Formats: sequence, structure tokens, C-alpha cells
Amino acid sequence: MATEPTKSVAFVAVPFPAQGHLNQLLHLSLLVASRGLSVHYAAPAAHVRQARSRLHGWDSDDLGSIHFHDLDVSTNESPAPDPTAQSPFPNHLIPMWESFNTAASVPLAVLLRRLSATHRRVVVVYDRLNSFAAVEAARLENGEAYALQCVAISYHLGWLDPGHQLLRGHGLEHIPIDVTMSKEFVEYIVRTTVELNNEGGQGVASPAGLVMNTCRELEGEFIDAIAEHPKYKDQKLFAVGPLNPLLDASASALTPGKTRHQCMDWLDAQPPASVLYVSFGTTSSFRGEQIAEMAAALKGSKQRFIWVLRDADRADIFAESGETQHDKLMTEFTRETEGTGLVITGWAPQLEILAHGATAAFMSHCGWNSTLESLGHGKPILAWPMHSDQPWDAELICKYLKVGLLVRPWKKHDQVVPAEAIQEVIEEAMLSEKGMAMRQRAKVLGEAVRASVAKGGSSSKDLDDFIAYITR
Ligand SMILES: O=c1ccn([C@@H]2O[C@H](COP(=O)(O)OP(=O)(O)O[C@H]3O[C@H](CO)[C@@H](O)[C@H](O)[C@H]3O)[C@@H](O)[C@H]2O)c(=O)[nH]1
Repeated sequence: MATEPTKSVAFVAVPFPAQGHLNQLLHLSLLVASRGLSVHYAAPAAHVRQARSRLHGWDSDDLGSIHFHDLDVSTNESPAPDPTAQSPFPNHLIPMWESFNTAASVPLAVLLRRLSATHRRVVVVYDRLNSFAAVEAARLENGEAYALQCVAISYHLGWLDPGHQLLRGHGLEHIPIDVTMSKEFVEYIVRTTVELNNEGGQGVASPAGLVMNTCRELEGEFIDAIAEHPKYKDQKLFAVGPLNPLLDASASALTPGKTRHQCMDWLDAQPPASVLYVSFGTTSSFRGEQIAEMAAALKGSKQRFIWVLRDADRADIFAESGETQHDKLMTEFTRETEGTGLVITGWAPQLEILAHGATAAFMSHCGWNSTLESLGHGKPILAWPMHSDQPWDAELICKYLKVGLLVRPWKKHDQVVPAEAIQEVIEEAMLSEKGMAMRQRAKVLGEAVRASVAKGGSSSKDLDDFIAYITR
């Protein structure tokens, strides 16, 4: 019997080992697997486990559609983050990323060779930070690589050309990476990104294309500007985002395989659009002084809230002890705000919280996942960027899309934001006419984003085109 064309293509996802990256390639893998391709997801064992255990928005049974591969990368120390460090960047993860970059290419090459022998084509979709995967794909006779852009494509445009007329025309400022990332990480990127240094005598292949986790409704002009950029003239571009599922407001919050988080029962009991959700992703930690100011602002605003108070992930999240320093710290605050708010010091069901009708707005560090998840569910953002691409995302959200308010401008990132300033922004978002208008704009934008991933929408079409192209 003839093999179906899709079955003869192996799709191999190679994520960068950090939550905000692991999840994007997992979502893409699930989407591709649902179209009938043979899908492989390759990462260090602890990160495969992490990605699986934190899957949200899908049924855990869907994981059965993917072949997971543990790349044999030696175990690392897993130091705790240092909230008092000079740079807010999660430098404690760099030793793990160094080992990953050094050690992952050998086991990946073994996997790719095996798949190459049994498939007509091996399509490697790798996180842009893992350009070693493109090198390995290029070694195969039947290999083809695509980079996944895990951050805003407008951020990438600013990276390529900070003075681009599109940015200037909209009055948007691109903040250079040596200001928003630590020196150590900038060095890491320069050293490991093959397209930047072109070293190693590997004859480095530029990828066949770029898959972007964004949509035309958010970044249409920027997608077009990238398509016109000389760097991309020979590449196929696909804007397929948001990759995260968009849930219905009525959807029950079921983290796959687990029971419903208790915060969802609490949300059910709150009035519509009355709760502020506060969370800062998986790579940021607050200093003690800032936590105290945040607590005072939330209490002072008298608004309902869910506050996820966590430190940045460790390299191996399973090495973390269950209890955090915040548990004790928060006991009194929780008592004082009982009925008005919830503090979560563990893992929160963010997608479900953002989809819930009681949630009005999101105070966020503007990581790209949080940005897409919030805007896709029609929720505006109170922007408090911490590092990396986040200051850019805050520009995009507040100045370009006009669905956010800035809590703390980037240039004050080394200062503690006083409770009064935080409270003022919360009240503006939750109580003022201006806040209401912003919430309305976010709702309209959310519907447009949702339409882009629905059948016939721009991202859905680009995903169809991507699948058609890789299975041609
Ligand atoms: O309790 C929690 C905490 C986080 N999340 C999820 O974790 C992800 C966090 O991702 P993101 O919002 O992008 O923040 P970071 O973890 O900080 O992400 C890193 O990766 C992103 C993608 O490259 C970048 O945009 C960020 O700047 C970078 O810090 C999101 O899917 C959240 O829904 C939860 O579900 N529950």
C-alpha cells in the first residue's frame, strides 16, 4: 500500500529549554500532529517532563499524538534565582543553557539520522535560539529547517533595524538588547547563534523558512516589513499564531490530567469583568521591597485580584521544593484581603484565568506568551516589563495596539515602584472611563485574534500553507 504523503514526513520540534519556549513548540507540535503528521519533540528529559506537565488548553490525551525524545544532556546544577541581582535577567539559567547548547546536538543528530532513513523528508522546526538544530538538519540529505520566532515579529524587525521607518512612524522605541538582557546572555546569543557568527565551518544552512507565533491582526504591517527584508527574500514565512489555544469563557478550567484549580471556583463566584489578574511569567523574581509595595497597592485599590507570586523557574523545575519563601510572607496579606483576592504561589492555570468572564485585565511583565494569551482572550494589559523583549512588547501593547497601560516605564527598571503608582494604574484600568474604553478595545481586538486562528482566518490559512509546503 502506498504511504500517504503526510506520513512520510517527520516533523521534529527542537525547543529552547525555558517554559516560554517549550510551550510554544509543544502547541505547534500538537497542531501539526492533529493534521496527521508524524511529530517528534526533542528536549532534555527534565524539560520534556516540564513541557508535558504544564501543558494547558489541551487534553492530556492529545500528548499521545507526539513522540517525545529525551536528549541526553547531562544534569546540571539548578541554582535558585537571585531576586537581588543587578540585572533582572534570569542569569541563573545560563549554565544549563550552556550545557544544553554544547551537548544537545549529538543526540539530536542521532535522532535526525534515524528519522531521515525512514522518512521522505525530515522537517526540523527549531527555536531560533537553537541554531545548532539547523546545522544538524542541513547535514541530512532530506532535511529541511524552519526557525520558530517565539517573540513578536516587530521586536525582530527592531533588532534587524532599530531605526526602521515603521517603528519611527509609529513613535515606537526599540531598546537594544545589551540594555534589556544581561551581558552574559548577550554573549551567549552571539556565540551560539550561527546566523550571527557564521563560524564553525559547518557550511551553515539558512533555514527554509520562518514560522512566526503571531498574527496579522496584531502585527500585520511588521509581518509585511519582515517579508520585504533582504534577509528573508529566499525564505518562506508563515504567521500561525497565537499558538496557545483560545478558550471559551464558559470552558471549565481543567488542567489536563489534574483537578480544577481552586482559584477557578473563586472566579466563578465573582461578578463579570471585576478581577485583576497579576502574574510575571517564569523568568522574573521580585525583590522583597517590591512585593511589599505590590501587596499595599492591591489592598489599597480594593479591587478583586488573583496574584501569582512566584520566583523565576529553576533550570530543573522538579528540583524546586514545594514551599516558597512567599508562602509565609503572604499568610497575613491573604488574611487581610480575604474575599477580595487570592494569592497563588504555585503554578496558576493562566489560560483559563484569562478566558474567564470574571477576569477584567492582566498586570503582566509582557512576556510574549502572556501577551498573546491576554490579547487573544480580549483582556487588556497593565504593562510592567522586566527584561528581554518585554519592554518592546509593552510599547506594542500600549502605544501601537492601545490595549494597555504602562505601570512602570522600562527606564525606571532599577527602581522599586511605589504602591501609590501601582494603585493609580490599577484604578485607572478598573474604574475609569479611559480604562473602560481600553477594555472595550481589547475585547474587539480579542475577537479579531480569535478569528485569525479560526477556520478561514489568516493564521489558520498560514498553518494550512505551512503543512502543505512541508508535505509537498
Ligand atoms: O503560574 C503560571 C505562570 C506562568 N504560566 C504560563 O507560562 C508562560 C510564561 O511565558 P511568558 O509570558 O512568555 O513569560 P516568560 O516565562 O518570562 O517567557 C520568556 O519567553 C518568552 C518567549 O520567548 C519571552 O517573550 C519572555 O520575555 C521570556 O522571559 C505563559 O504561557 C503562561 O501562561 C502559567 O500557566 N502559570
